[in-house]
Amino acid sequence: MEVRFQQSPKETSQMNTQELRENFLMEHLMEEGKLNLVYSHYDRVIIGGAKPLQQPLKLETDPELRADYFLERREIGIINVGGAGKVVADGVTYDLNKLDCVYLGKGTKDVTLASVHANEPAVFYLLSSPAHQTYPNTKYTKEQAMPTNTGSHVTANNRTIYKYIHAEGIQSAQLVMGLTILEEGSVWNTMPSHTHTRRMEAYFYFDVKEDQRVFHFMGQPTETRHLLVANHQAIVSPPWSIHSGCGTAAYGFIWGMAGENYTYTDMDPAPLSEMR
Ligand SMILES: O=C[C@H](O)[C@@H](O)CC(=O)C(=O)O
Ligand SMILES: [Zn+2]
Repeated sequence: MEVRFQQSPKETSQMNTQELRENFLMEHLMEEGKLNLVYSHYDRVIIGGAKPLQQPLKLETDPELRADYFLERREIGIINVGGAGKVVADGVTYDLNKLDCVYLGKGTKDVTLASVHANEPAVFYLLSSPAHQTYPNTKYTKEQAMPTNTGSHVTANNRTIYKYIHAEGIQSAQLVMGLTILEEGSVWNTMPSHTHTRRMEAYFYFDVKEDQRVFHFMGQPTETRHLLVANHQAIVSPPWSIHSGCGTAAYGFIWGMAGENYTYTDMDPAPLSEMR
């Protein structure tokens, strides 16, 4: 498991492109037949990717956690953005088709992830945060995730937001998770931008076509930087940073947060007129 510490706004403002990418971008989260984890010290979230082929992949504990099993003191959300998949948690099987989500609470001992067809593998994105209370293991389809249309074609940000794990959806100790799908011809996400110093955020871009990219914007609202992001790459967004992207074509992304609260609407707007 890779461990990443925090960066201050000041040191971030002095980074070059390569340094920004090493600290904030996860380029190789998804590898065939592997389960990869990155431990971020922003709210101690663990960001993961799993692409099982013939063999199921087990969510193992890591020496860094000093825990007998991965979810001993944690909770996790898992969303599939690939072919049909299965998550087995303590003997219970959750069938996860594309854009289905399963939440597993603290105390779940045995977790395996599998693809139904190795030639059309599941692509599981994982986000885990510390938990001090157990909430029930729960699956949601995207239809259960309160699909809400927002934005407009005029501003090229017409998109549908699906909320799975949050105060009014699947209950959790602190994890918040959902995803956003852009309409054909719309390219901007989370514009106008915002920050929420109560929570960190992680983004995972998917359905970005091979020859397309997303320009992801980060930094304090008055000190913005960008990262070039390809399909199945993830971004960690510090609590003080905006997180907003513009694609060269439509795409989708999973967002997730952890921290002080789990109120989805708690955002501090960063008006365009004040951004630099
Ligand atoms: O705090 C909330 C997150 O930044 C995302 O939910 C925003 C988003 O998906 C969007 O506007 O497209
Ligand atoms: Zn946000």
